[in-house]
Order: sequence, then C-alpha cells, then structure tokens
Amino acid sequence: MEWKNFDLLESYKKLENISPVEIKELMAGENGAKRVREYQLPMGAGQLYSYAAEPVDDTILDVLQGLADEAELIEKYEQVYNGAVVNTGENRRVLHQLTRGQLGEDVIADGVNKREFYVSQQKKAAEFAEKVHAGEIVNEAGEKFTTAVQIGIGGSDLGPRALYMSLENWAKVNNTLKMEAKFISNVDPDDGSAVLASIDLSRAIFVLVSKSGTTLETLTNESFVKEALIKAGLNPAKHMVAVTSETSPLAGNPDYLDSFYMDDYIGGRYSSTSSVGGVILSLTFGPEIFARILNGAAEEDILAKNKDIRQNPAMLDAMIGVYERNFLGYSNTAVLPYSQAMIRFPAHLQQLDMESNGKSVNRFGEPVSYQTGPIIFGEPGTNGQHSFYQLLHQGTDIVPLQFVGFKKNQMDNDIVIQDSTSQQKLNANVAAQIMAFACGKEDENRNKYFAGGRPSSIIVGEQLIPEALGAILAHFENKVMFQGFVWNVNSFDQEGVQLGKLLAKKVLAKETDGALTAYSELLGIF
Ligand SMILES: O=P(O)(O)OC[C@H]1O[C@H](O)[C@H](O)[C@@H](O)[C@@H]1O
Repeated sequence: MEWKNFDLLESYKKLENISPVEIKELMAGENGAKRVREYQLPMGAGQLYSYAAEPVDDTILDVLQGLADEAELIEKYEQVYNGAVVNTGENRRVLHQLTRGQLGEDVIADGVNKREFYVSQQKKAAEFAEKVHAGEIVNEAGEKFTTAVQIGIGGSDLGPRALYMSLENWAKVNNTLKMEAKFISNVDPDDGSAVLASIDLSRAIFVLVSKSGTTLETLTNESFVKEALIKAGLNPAKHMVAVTSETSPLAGNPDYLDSFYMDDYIGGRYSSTSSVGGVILSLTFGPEIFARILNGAAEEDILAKNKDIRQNPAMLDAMIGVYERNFLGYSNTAVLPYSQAMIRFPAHLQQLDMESNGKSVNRFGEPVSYQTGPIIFGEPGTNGQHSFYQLLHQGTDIVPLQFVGFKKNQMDNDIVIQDSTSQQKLNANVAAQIMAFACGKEDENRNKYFAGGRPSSIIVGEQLIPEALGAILAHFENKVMFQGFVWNVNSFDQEGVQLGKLLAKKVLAKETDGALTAYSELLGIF
C-alpha cells in the first residue's frame, strides 16, 4: 500500500481530461425523474443517499471508482480500523470506529485490547447514568440530579452538543429524556454565567470533558463553575465528573465523583461516540439511546468497507466532493439539514471537515500543489433560504450543497393549513430547492435569471431517530477520512490551532511587542 500525492495518480490525469456533464440537462424532464430514481443508494439506518443532482454520469463515476481503487481507499480504511499508526504527525493510531463496533482484527495497543477498553468505558458510563437516574447517586441534600452540564470545547463540545440537540425533542416526546443537558464551551464569562443562571445549581451534575486535560477554556470554565458551586454552599467534588485520557493531568483525580476515559487514539472531532459523547448522552437520554446511536454509526462504518463506490455512500460522497473541489474548482460546501433539531450539526461538521482536511502539506510534511478541504458552512432549511440562498442561486461562486431531510418530523404536533402540513411544506421546499439549483430558470430579465447547474446531494431518512443520527454522523466522519486519503493529508492532527494559543498565552503573560501589544491595548486587556 502506498501513500501518494493526488496529482501523481493516473486518475488525476483522467479527471483533468474528462468532459464535465450539465446537471441542468441531466435533471430535466423524464430523464431527470429516472435519474432521481436510480442515482441513490442505501445508507445506514434505512436512509438513502441521493446524488442525482450531482455533476456525474456513469463515465465520471467509473473514473471516480478508478480513483478510489488507485488511491487504495479501502485498504487505507482497513489500516485505520486495524490499528495502524496513520496519524503520523502525532505518531498515533486512529480508533474512533472501534467505539461502535469490531470492524477487523483486535487492536492491542499498550498491552490493552482497545475495543474492550472502549466498551468498558461505555459500560461504566451506563452504570453511572443508571445510578444517577435511580437516585443512587444524588446531591448533598439527597435529591436527584436533574441537569447535566458539559464543560468542553471543540471536539469535546460540538459533536456531543449537535447529537443532544438533534434528539432532545424526540426524547421528550418519547419520554426518554432523563435529564436536560446544557453546554458551556466558550471562555467568554457570559457563556458560563448564562448557563449557570438557567439551572438549579444544587441539582446539576457537571461533565468536565477534555481529552488533553490542558485546554485553557475548559480549565478556566471548570474553575468558574467550581467557584459558583462553592459560593452556593455546594461541594464541587459531589457535582462533577471528568472525561479525559488516562495520560492527561485530569486523570485519576479524586476530586471528581467519577472519571471516564478515552485515549489519544480518538481525535477530538471524532470523539462523539467515545466517552466524550457517551457520558452526557447516557445521562440525558439513557444508555439504551446512546447504544442506538452507536448502532447506526456501526452500520455506516460497515457500509464504508465496500470497494464499490456505488454501494458505499461515504466514499461516493467523498469522491464527488473531490471531483468538485479539484476539477470543477468549487471551494465551499454548504450543509443544509431540513430539520431544526440538527441546528448545530453544520457547526460540528465545520470542525470535523475543516480541522481534518484544512492542510497544505501532505502526511510527510511536504507541500501539496492541489486544493484540499473545502470551507464548510450551513444552517437548517428553510431558515437558510431566507438568508444566504440568494448567493447560492445567483452568486458568482458555485457551492455544492449537502441536504438532509426526513419524511416524518420528530414531535407529535403538526397542523394542516391550506391542504398541507408544516412537514409537507418543509419537504416541498427542499425538493423545490434541489430542482431550482439544478435546473435554474430562463428569464429575459437577467436579474431574474437563474443559471442552474448548481449541484447537490441529499440524505433522506424516515425520521431523525438515534440510529439515523448515528449513521449520518459516521457518514460524514468517513467521507472526511476518504477525502483525506485522496489528498494524502493527515486528517487526524491539527497543528493549525497552536499558533493562536501560543500568542494568547504571551498576551496574558504580558510578553508581547509590536502590533500584538497595540492590539492588547485596543482590546483593553491590560
Ligand atoms: O478535548 P480537549 O483536549 O480539551 O481539546 C479540545 C479541542 O481543542 C483543540 O484546540 C483542538 O483544536 C480540537 O481538536 C480539540 O477538540
């Protein structure tokens, strides 16, 4: 198996010379209908990935299949889940898939069977959550905890928060919301203050999450919360658990009610299915619901083993994305869930994708001479339609769009107005948008003219339930991984976040000069 730069592959040349297709033509009339019915494949949890409105035909798909084969994507994926040190920059394995299933061989690292370790932590979190729910672990006054507050940032916040928000209302309707969750992430004191003001502190359990145990924001917020607890006459040691890696400075501290572990083989942005998401989600929804999220993710991980891109939704999505990024010149991707519950999902995908593939050097530290990860942004539909879709329809940049939609809403409340429910209106909009973007509209008035030819895909599910959510989460993780393989970058480190941290420390230590001193003055820091 070889790790080669993308532009050294035969498929790169083929893709450079391939004639692009016109979505506008392909999607028109009865041919378009046939395409929508055919250009789809099953995803995990009974969902479908539809790519009819993407700029591909069978010829291009064959070349993309050739690319997947030539870049040895499946072999590289096998290396990942069998425990190879693919995060070369940090000399680490990459094992997040093992948090939700056994995909290959046992991975024994540092004398430990890693899958067994992750499962043991899941069990520990499940038992802890059950004791909290049963009132066996209670506050100083013997009362049950009612709120779980996660303190963490980046991967220790975004994924778990997106998952929680995606299922909060569903859980309420299905009577499985055991506790409410809140999240404190920003070092902005107003973030912590607002959350603390919104809860009954005496009934709150804080889940301190930091893989490294050294993140300034999280440690600051831990102190912020501890001070509030002490001021309220409460004992912080009775209100806080920690989730961290066994090698971090937070590990093994008796000042927490309990500690749960992940390890250095789980990257922050890939950690939602480890204890990082497991503790808060088991506390709030119950361990069974967290297990259902894992099952959905596991289904998707298994699908991702398929060599045939027409049977492997994550790999197909990844290869279409590479084609759009490197050969059609599209530098952004919008994520547009037509589900209000998924409001924080685009933020999670921003970290997942941009922190993974926002690189200019290959995995050996050599500069690459092609584009890598796109800029990711998004907002739930239909809200986005009334905001930035103007640029998407008529702007000078073409932005590939990733829609997500569900046939049924989550809550048992909808009304018929003018012959349609709100859910029907929501889905009518996503169908309309896909076609408007693809086919556009002729008009003599150039201001009202829509060029069309704007590509999109859509993930369609029955309802946003735990399995569906887990499958969508893993779909994007695997997509990003496959793209990183093609670009030959290390998708599992993030050196680009370090410089800013270093300079912030200098500012706080008053060790600045030049313009940094001037900015410190401008911001009134000292
Ligand atoms: O979990 P922690 O070690 O506190 O890290 C939290 C986050 O901070 C870092 O700066 C990285 O950019 C993220 O990848 C990480 O998720």
